[in-house]
Amino acid sequence: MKILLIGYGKMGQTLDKMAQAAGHEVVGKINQASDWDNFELEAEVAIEFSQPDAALNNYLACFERGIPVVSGTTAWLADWDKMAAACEEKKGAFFYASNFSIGVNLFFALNERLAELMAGQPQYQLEMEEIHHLEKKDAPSGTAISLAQGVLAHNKRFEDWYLAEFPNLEGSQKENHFPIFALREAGVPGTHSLKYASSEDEIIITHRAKGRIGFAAGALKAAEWLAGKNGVFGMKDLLKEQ
Ligand SMILES: NC(=O)C1=CN([C@@H]2O[C@H](COP(=O)(O)OP(=O)(O)OC[C@H]3O[C@@H](n4cnc5c(N)ncnc54)[C@H](OP(=O)(O)O)[C@@H]3O)[C@@H](O)[C@H]2O)C=CC1
Ligand SMILES: O=C(O)C1=N[C@H](C(=O)O)C[C@H](O)C1
Repeated sequence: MKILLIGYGKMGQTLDKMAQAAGHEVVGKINQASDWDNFELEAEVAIEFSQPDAALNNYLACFERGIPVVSGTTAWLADWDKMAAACEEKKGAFFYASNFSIGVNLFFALNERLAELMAGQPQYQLEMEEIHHLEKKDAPSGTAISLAQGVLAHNKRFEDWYLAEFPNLEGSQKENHFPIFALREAGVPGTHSLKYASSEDEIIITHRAKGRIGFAAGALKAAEWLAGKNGVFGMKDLLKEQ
């Protein structure tokens, strides 16, 4: 496929290598808003990993030019309705995942099942922790928010989550709200854990990315899958066909 890379940071550069190794052609790169000026490239798909405040403009630029777009940028979801309206108006194609790793998407299912099992066990208190590299711009991570939404949809005991500043704030839990601790450590690609603790025991589930290859592989798979489709899609659409 002829691929346009939007965002040429850690993910864009990983994708560049992997796309070429898989026999795709990277026809261009956009790494700042002004790179769209005088844009004339032919691309079959764009893969977008930029930054929260740039994402919507990049999607609109792709829809305007009839380029299907796969995006993994996080913390732009307040603009979801604007993206969806533009995608429909332009009969575009859009694929979004807060995390493209296949392992994390299995972990999402595990999280939902555990949340269901915990619905009748109020003696367990829940807390979530995410750890990422020091350059990360958003907190909590998009993946942590997806996990939290999975808990809320599958366990009515919890009403909401909140961003906690420091771990081990014993006794500070708000009634029916669970904390997400967002930690930043050099070089960590992405680790997510959920802990259910009672006075007797603990259940902890963790997904730990070892690098960025899993994210990039999922995004490339999504780009191949999106060809010839119109509409808004996510990992559940892709995975149910496998
Ligand atoms: N869904 C998933 O599986 C994953 C999602 N992510 C998300 O992807 C995003 C990018 O992550 P990562 O690659 O680590 O971040 P980086 O900061 O390494 O890269 C982002 C790049 O986007 C560039 N950029 C800035 N403005 C624009 C613009 N208007 N248009 C296009 N590019 C722009 C930046 O340039 P400059 O540095 O010059 O400002 C930078 O090169 C984040 O939101 C992150 O949370 C990350 C990994 C996996
Ligand atoms: O910024 C990152 O690096 C990552 N961002 C995504 C997120 O916010 O969940 C996915 C992954 O954890 C890496």
